[in-house]
Amino acid sequence: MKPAPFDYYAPSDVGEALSLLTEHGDDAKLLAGGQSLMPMMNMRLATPQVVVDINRIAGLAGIAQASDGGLTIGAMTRQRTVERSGEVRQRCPLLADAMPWLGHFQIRNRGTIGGSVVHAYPAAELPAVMVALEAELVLRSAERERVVPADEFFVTFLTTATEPDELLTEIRLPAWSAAWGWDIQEVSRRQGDFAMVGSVAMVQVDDAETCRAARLVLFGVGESPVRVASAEARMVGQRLDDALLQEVAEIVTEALDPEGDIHASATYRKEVGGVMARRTLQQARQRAVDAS
Ligand SMILES: Cc1cc2nc3c(=O)[nH]c(=O)nc-3n(C[C@H](O)[C@H](O)[C@H](O)COP(=O)(O)OP(=O)(O)OC[C@H]3O[C@@H](n4cnc5c(N)ncnc54)[C@H](O)[C@@H]3O)c2cc1C
Repeated sequence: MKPAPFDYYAPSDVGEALSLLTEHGDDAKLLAGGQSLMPMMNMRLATPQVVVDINRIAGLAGIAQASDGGLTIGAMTRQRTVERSGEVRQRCPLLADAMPWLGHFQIRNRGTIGGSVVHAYPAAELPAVMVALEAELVLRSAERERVVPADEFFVTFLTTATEPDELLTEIRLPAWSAAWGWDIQEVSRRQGDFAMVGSVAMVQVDDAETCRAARLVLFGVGESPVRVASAEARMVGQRLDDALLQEVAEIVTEALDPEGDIHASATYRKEVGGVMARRTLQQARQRAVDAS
């Protein structure tokens, strides 16, 4: 299919793009990598009257170290650039490990980190990673700039806190502690497909393998990333042995309330969610032990 007719603008600076968003509101859509927007327009699941192409705006892409030791990543940074960045590998290895899971490299060559985050597909990896990292999203409109924590940013299916007149300019990742062990894994039908179920785990342990901090976020099992606070609370202060991780897997299975669809039933997603949580926690524990 072909998209419905639309007006196309290619502003050369952020101010011009924001004026267009202010003028056209809900009728406008920003075009970043186009890897989600264009298929949706072709299928007429999205019918914007105005498309604002932000690819020609300088300054929206780039990866830089922040003054607090964290990372600032421009919204228009291509997914492949993030994947290949030595800075990201060194300062946020979880994000580096997440990138190859996003579709195929052809998609990642065009797709942007900001587009993936704002698109907020429930089975996408980056929203879950942003929640696990406790990232901050910087939104700009013609009137103001605001910073939204990741756990408030992802609202529901394909919906974020981004208003129609706002543009995501950058993502701020807090400084990474070398004490973190981490992992991300998912189950999909074929390599590059969206996840049926996925898990992101981060843990810190002391010398006796007692858990000092834990974060666990599942994706593909709800309308947006699911951080399982009850599982995190069960781990902190306890020795992270296999028996405890099996108990945590059961807590996760119990906590999840996914929908079934043509890819996987709700029961499958609940069961496999627990298994994926356990596997990612085991790998994260190993890395944390190696680091301690
Ligand atoms: C075959 C295929 C397989 C894929 N598999 C995966 C996968 O396994 N995992 C995965 O995570 N993704 C997958 N994707 C999606 C891919 O990662 C997209 O690149 C991503 O979802 C959107 O990024 P984009 O830059 O292409 O955004 P676009 O498609 O251009 O935009 C997506 C949405 O975000 C909005 N938007 C974009 N940038 C901004 C901004 N800076 N500020 C405000 N709003 C903005 C747009 O208006 C639009 O609504 C797949 C895509 C395809 C075609």
